[in-house]
Amino acid sequence: MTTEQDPVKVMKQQVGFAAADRVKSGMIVGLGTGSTTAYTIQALGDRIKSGELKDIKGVPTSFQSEVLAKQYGVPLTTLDEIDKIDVAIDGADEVDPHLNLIKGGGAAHTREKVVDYLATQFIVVVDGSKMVDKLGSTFRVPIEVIPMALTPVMRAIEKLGGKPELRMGVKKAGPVITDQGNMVIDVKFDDIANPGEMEKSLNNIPGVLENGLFVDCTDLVLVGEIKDGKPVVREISK
Ligand SMILES: O=C(CO)[C@H](O)[C@H](O)COP(=O)(O)O
Repeated sequence: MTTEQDPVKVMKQQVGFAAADRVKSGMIVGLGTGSTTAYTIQALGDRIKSGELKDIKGVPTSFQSEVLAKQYGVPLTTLDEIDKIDVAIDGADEVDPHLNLIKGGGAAHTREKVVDYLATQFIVVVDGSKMVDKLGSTFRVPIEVIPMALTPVMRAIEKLGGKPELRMGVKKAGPVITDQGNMVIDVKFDDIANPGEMEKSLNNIPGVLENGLFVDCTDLVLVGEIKDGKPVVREISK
């Protein structure tokens, strides 16, 4: 690693590429969303172009991953055309010691959950900063909400002890709109004592489409770290 390189970018690239190496010819692959899995999609395209990887098909988890797959030449399929996903590779915003996750920093957690939960093997790729002792310590829980239900959903979340905030666009006036045409509320909880229970309670609120707590679904986490100035990949499995 040279001194000019951004260490977080280097770690993301390292794990993104390492995950792509685990894909074998003939596999159906869930293509995650975000800056880390962008490297995975790029590497899959490179392996296809070199002839090393044959007959793979990707299932995108967002408009972003679909565009990247097309750009890098990764053939795509849909859930209507397949009956299994061999491996899904996706990023995360937080990973706890039980390999439970918070996802949805890119507002794609609904489609990500559909694809990642269907996969025979779910691999998570993160840089070291995403590892936490407890979910919710650095990142809020994203919740996709049908627009007409925004106010009652926010009130119901407050009753569960959360502090909800509507996610606003950065380079867009107004709220972030998901690939499904919905809005996202980011919720700060002081203590997520039981992520599994919280995941269910949030999804029980009428108007909530999906929340970003991913519980008991991860098979393997690849963590990018810098050791003695060099990028390394640490593997954590259940
Ligand atoms: O959940 C996600 C998108 O909804 C991303 O996977 C998560 O935000 C991590 O992104 P990045 O790899 O850019 O850090």
